[in-house]
Amino acid sequence: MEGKGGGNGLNKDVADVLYSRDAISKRVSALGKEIAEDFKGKRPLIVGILKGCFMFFSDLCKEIDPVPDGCEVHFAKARSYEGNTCESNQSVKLTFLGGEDEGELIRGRHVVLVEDIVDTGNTLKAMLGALKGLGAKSVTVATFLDKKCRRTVPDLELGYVGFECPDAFVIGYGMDYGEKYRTLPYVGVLKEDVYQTS
Ligand SMILES: O=P(O)(O)OC[C@H]1O[C@H](OP(=O)(O)OP(=O)(O)O)[C@H](O)[C@@H]1O
Ligand code: HPA
Ligand SMILES: [Mg+2]
Repeated sequence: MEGKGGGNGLNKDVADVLYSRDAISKRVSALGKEIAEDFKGKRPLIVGILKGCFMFFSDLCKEIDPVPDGCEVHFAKARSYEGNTCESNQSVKLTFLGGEDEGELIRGRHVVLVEDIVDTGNTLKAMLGALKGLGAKSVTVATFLDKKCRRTVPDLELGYVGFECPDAFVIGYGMDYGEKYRTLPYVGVLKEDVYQTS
């Protein structure tokens, strides 16, 4: 049975679907083409912040083709919403993955930093600081969702935004609550009783 989100039925913990599979696909495709055009001839390094970015990152990269051999990709892991929580704990734990020399990899590069959601901005601030410290030539943020109504970090510049997100805890398309719901192919609002009772 096709659910409202275009997946296999609507998850019981989802109050409402914000962005369907189809709407996501169209928007991400447009964003990727925009990035490809803007970075023509520049060989950007695409850096994803795991885990949340994994679906957006993959869909986006397929649309970015500014160089004939495709883009170079890299990943970092950030974690600030640990366990069953809807609140950022502010101290962001950041690790670059892959085992390469990060300075060597990032120094002098145009970086496109890919996030699933910018909420308070704590994660992005930590990541931008790290990339700047490693000598990136430029860092341009591409986020699937911008929950700007919850921002506590001022003056964050977001180069590419999929959708502006309302003030609600959202799940799916990479985003979790207590490690659940990440693989839902749509973005939904989590029912309040799920996080009020856990
Ligand atoms: O703007 P902020 O308030 O910092 O919130 C945004 C960050 O929070 C989530 O990651 P989380 O720390 O939950 O880790 P995850 O990606 O593994 O889910 C999300 O994927 C963003 O990276
Ligand atoms: O609304 C959200 N959903 C999932 N993860 C998040 N991390 C920050 N905000 C959110
Ligand atoms: Mg994340």
